[in-house]
Amino acid sequence: MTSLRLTPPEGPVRATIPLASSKSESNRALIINALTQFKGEVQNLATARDTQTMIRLLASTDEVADVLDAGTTMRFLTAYFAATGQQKTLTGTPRMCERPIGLLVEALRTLGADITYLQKDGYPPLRINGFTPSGADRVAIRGDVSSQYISALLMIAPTLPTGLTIELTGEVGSRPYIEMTIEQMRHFGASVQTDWEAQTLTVAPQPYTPTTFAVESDWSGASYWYSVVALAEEGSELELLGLKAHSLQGDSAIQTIMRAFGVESTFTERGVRLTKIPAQESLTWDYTGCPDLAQTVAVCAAMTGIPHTLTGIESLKIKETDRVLALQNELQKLGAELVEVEPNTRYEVRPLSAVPAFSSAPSIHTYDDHRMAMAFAPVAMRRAVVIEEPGVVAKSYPSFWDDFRQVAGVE
Ligand SMILES: O=C(O)C1=C[C@@H](OP(=O)(O)O)[C@@H](O)[C@H](O)C1
Ligand SMILES: C=C(OP(=O)(O)O)C(=O)O
Repeated sequence: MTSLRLTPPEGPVRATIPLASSKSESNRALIINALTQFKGEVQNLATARDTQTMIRLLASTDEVADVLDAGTTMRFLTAYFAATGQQKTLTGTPRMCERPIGLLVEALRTLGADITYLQKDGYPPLRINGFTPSGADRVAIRGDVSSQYISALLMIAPTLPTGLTIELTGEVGSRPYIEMTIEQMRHFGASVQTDWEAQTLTVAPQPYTPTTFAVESDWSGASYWYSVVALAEEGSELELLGLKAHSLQGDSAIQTIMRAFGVESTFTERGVRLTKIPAQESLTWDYTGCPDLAQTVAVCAAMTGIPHTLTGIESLKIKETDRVLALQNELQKLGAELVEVEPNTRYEVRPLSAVPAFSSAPSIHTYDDHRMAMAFAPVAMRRAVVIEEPGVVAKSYPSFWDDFRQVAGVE
């Protein structure tokens, strides 16, 4: 499947979308459950490739663990294999080997892990050669590169002889993901104290208690359906299954963001119903806590013409691709641009002053990034669009195109 042509529906859309389970919650639950010697149970695990890879690697006795392009799998397993004293080589796709891991490795070394780099300092592939507790009960780590390092350290902390205090330095990005980790740890009986003002997290040395954890549907995946409703005709309505009003996922912020684009959320017994309401005139949003929503909303802003200012998107440059650059390239095909109005801090989605002649259906390059494919799919509510390499969605939402067939033509 090298590309898919998506075509607009005739009239309003009405559908029930099963959604995918959260890979973030799944991958945390799997690591924590592994630290109970697999005595608990994780229900509703994600079908996401990132989660299936985690399941496979946790069960494997091979020395080489290939995480493919899964960031959480790489970061969480590095800490898990180190803390459980395993001899492993961790590697991934060429892009994974460009995504930094040095801050996590440094912290793990402070705690007693023997880890060496096999190619470039600070980046996968890595060799983990075991763990001799150093006696350190405190580490300091920058909070502004990836929260996944902090989640990885937190999850192994209850198994350390002295527990662990983590001091976060500088700005803290993706904080809701750290809070998700802490909530899931507490669910499995861990004692975690947070002082967000002092940016200090303290975990007691206390084994996890095996229990059952049920994974919620994925709010990041839900965001594409919000964009579908924002761009669909009056009278359109979708029900998204398996979402909860009290979510552990920071990407549930999409409910607030999308009110600006004319989408109302109402919780039902089985999820959330999306209906259309009048849109607002503009939106400024700080994505520091929900970086995975930025692409969805940038495309929606480009298509609705609602002026949108984005801040807090620096971390997008070190994800599956440089997402800022990818958006800048591809939004142009929709007659819009993503302008850096203040270096590295503030961006605006604006209509292009000179709109190029459109092809009948712009062809969107997806850069090995599932979120590029899914963020641009809702364009099909308004005009035909081609999505290149649509199989990329498998990373987080393998059934995305099956669900999308309910709202648009998919060929
Ligand atoms: O912990 C997690 O599950 C994630 C944290 C975020 O990454 P960063 O902490 O690197 O921003 C997010 O972008 C990623 O999709 C999933
Ligand atoms: C950034 C993402 O994932 P990861 O960092 O886990 O590869 C994502 O799913 O958008």
